[in-house]
Amino acid sequence: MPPAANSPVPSATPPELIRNFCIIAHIDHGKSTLADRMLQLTGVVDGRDMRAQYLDRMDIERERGITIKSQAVRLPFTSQQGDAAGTTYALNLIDTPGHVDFSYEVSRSLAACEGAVLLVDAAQGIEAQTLANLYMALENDLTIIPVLNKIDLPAAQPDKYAAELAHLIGGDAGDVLRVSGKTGEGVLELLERVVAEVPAPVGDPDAPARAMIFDSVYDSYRGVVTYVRVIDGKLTPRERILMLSTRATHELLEIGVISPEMRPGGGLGVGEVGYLITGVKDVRQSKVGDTVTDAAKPTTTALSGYRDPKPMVFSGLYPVDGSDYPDLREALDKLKLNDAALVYEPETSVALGFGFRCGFLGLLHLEIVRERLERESGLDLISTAPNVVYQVTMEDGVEHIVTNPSEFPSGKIASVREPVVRATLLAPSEFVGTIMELCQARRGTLLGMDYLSEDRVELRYTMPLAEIVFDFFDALKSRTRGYASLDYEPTGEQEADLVKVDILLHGDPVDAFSAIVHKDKAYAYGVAMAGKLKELIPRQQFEVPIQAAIGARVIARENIRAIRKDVLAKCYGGDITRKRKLLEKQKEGKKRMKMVGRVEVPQEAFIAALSSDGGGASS
Ligand SMILES: Nc1nc2c(ncn2[C@@H]2O[C@H](COP(=O)(O)OP(=O)(O)OP(=O)(O)O)[C@@H](O)[C@H]2O)c(=O)[nH]1
Repeated sequence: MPPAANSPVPSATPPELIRNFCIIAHIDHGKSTLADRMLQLTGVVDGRDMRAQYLDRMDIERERGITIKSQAVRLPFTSQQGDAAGTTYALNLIDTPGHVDFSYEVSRSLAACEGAVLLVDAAQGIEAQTLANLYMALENDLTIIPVLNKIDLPAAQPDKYAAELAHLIGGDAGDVLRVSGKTGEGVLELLERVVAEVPAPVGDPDAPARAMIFDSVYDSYRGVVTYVRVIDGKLTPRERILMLSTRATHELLEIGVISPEMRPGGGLGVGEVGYLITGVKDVRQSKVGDTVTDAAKPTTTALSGYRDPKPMVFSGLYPVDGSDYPDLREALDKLKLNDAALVYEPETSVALGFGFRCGFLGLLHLEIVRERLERESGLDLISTAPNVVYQVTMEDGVEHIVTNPSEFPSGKIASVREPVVRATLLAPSEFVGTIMELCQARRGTLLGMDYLSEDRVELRYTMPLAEIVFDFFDALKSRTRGYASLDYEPTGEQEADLVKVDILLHGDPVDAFSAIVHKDKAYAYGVAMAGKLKELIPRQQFEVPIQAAIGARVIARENIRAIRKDVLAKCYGGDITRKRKLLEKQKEGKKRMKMVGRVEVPQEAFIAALSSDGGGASS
């Protein structure tokens, strides 16, 4: 992103002329399209420059149609209505990521706003993320403007869903605005509603400066670009700022607003939203949720809600070709600059060689990281089945935090705790039975059930995160023909009857296949894994038992029968060069073999076994 040479914006817009708002929606309900239309209608981007989804900067975002990083853009808007007619407002549209993995980022973006446009697809109705986002917006005391989108679609049922929305948030169905992000219909009216209904920000202009970081993005030209919302006081260029969580100070090299590119200015005052640049090179030095203040006259009270990102899901990432390991390390180091939530450390695996144990916010985060590593560095990667974090307490009181099943302690265990989530599922009422069955099979406990309208039901469950990580979303979608939607948030931990199942090849454990599973599911896992490896591992010159075991107790067993592979048998006669060639060829084939004890296994067999059940579910 090159620095924009546009004219500087006037320093500090008075708070009464500012409106800070966001659009919250279920995935694919048209948030980005609507935001694009707003950019265009306020003249921030002209029609010619408009490319689809202007706010989604990363290629992957654009291709996958999802928003990963929130951005903030200032829209100048001159009202034509009532008392406000002729007044120009600064509308700050703060884009929020839509997916559950990034819910902490969503919560910080919401905290930077006073109002939210609750956008619902007029052909789909309310979905699980509509609810999750709405609850979060209400927790932040935001003014909600209910809007139905895509009214141009022939399948739209605006009357039905306006009633559903009104029922959900209270109020009258007639107040639900109807727009089309695609045609632009109703969008100017929506901006008028934002001016009229979203409260202007309030803050103390004379207090020590306090600004909240709601996003930070690494830019290869500029270093880290930090997005802030000023609460009190003012931040000005060239002053020294202090980050309260780390106590680090930096010089404020540049501060300004985005409209639609960076426009440096004379500072940001109460209620304003914009960016700042300090020259730091790593997003960890500019953390989402942190409070920025004036180092010379610092505030003593941090803004509430700061939290370090906490990885919830772990997986091993390995290069398919072992010699790519240094490249993988380099690619991870680079990615880390832009992803404060990514953690990793080197690990080695008998089956897969050298790699990294990585921690992610959730499955989608895992997939995005893996895809970016493969795409941006041209690496071929394999990931082990994702697992959650377990707290193991031994009988002697020693505690272990287990992020890798192969490190699950042996010995006398007093208890194992696993993370649980509160899941919200929405579906047409005909699927209630199917969903209940699925959730029960995944150790879910029903918390409650509500009819949003006569044919739409909301079900609330608590469920172990481990069960969701393991292909729950795919199972849900296939059993409800894609009609159910799911959202979940972590709610703590619970004790559970969990055991580690090891897979042994000729008596030696194969680390990449160890799994922590509920006692009732251990047998099924063991049988499935042993069966799968039997198919994939070639016969050896001796019989190889494949066993699944809990500690010393074997719960499943398969055998790979012995063969005597004599490559020379094919050469009748004494052609020595031919014999040599065959022996060479055999040696070549052995290069990609891994030794597990005495057993030779082609790496491809491990990779195939891991790929075919790699949890991989996301919305
Ligand atoms: N017919 C019609 N299609 C729309 C409208 N708005 C969006 N779409 C389409 O709906 C799909 C999803 O739109 P997006 O704007 O990407 O949705 P989003 O909510 O931003 O999606 P995420 O960023 O993934 O959460 C795209 O194929 C759009 O072209 C509309 O008003 N009418």
